[in-house]
Amino acid sequence: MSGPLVWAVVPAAGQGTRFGGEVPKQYLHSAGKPLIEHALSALLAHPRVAGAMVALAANDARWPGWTSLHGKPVLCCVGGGERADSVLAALEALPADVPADALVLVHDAARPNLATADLDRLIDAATAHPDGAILGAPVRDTLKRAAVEGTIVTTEPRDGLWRAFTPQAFRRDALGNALRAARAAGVLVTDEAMAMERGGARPRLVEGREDNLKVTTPADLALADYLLSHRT
Ligand SMILES: Nc1ccn([C@@H]2O[C@H](COP(=O)(O)OP(=O)(O)OP(=O)(O)O)[C@@H](O)[C@H]2O)c(=O)n1
Ligand SMILES: C[C@](O)(CO)[C@H](O)COP(=O)(O)O
Repeated sequence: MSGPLVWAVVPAAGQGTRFGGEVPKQYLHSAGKPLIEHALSALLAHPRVAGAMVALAANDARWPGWTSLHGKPVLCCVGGGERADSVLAALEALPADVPADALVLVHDAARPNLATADLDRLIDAATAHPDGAILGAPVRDTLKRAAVEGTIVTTEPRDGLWRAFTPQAFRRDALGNALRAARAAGVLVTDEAMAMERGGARPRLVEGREDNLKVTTPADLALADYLLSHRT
């Protein structure tokens, strides 16, 4: 297997406010395992992925304490107030022997249904493209801009629009520098590509499966239950 060393970074320090309930959603079970375990396993089962760094909430008492999965190291650190802070904390906590040009795959703990074939194509694209790559899918619905009272203000043009998924794959130091620059500028980035774009990068879009869903609400968990128990 040629190409750069590959490590996963998994932001898992969220509280699941939109989901509700007492248990942060990354620890809710689906098809017999917590969402975070599905996400980590999908990453670490891939032969190119060498290990994972997981960003946890400071008071996380539910972390199972894994130190390895699929025979690979699982490390953890304390995340931050925003997802971007957690990603940067994990990047900065990676072992010193993970080189600057290592490929880092940032993947939400709340996305349990990552397909191996998508991961293959993402790693290949990010290895070949210096600005990195992300999984996503073209928008296929008509998009409406809503007024606060829930009426339609206008229809937004959708040509060329994509939904960004994770993993998002970038070289370790380039991503760390981009996230630190966004933080210094007071810009809250909602994904890693946004930070890279700010610095002029044009990451590759890799079309992935639409069932690589992020569990945000209880309805998403019901869909994840079905998908994970009927995986092909
Ligand atoms: N400060 C934060 C916020 C989010 N995340 C992680 O980033 C991923 C995507 O975030 P999201 O779906 O928004 O999760 P929450 O922040 O938990 O959800 P909410 O916004 O509804 O509270 C999740 O795996 C979440 O655990 C994180 O590591 N650190
Ligand atoms: C990173 C992400 O999953 C790409 O779509 C998304 O931006 C996370 O958003 P969230 O509100 O932090 O869940």
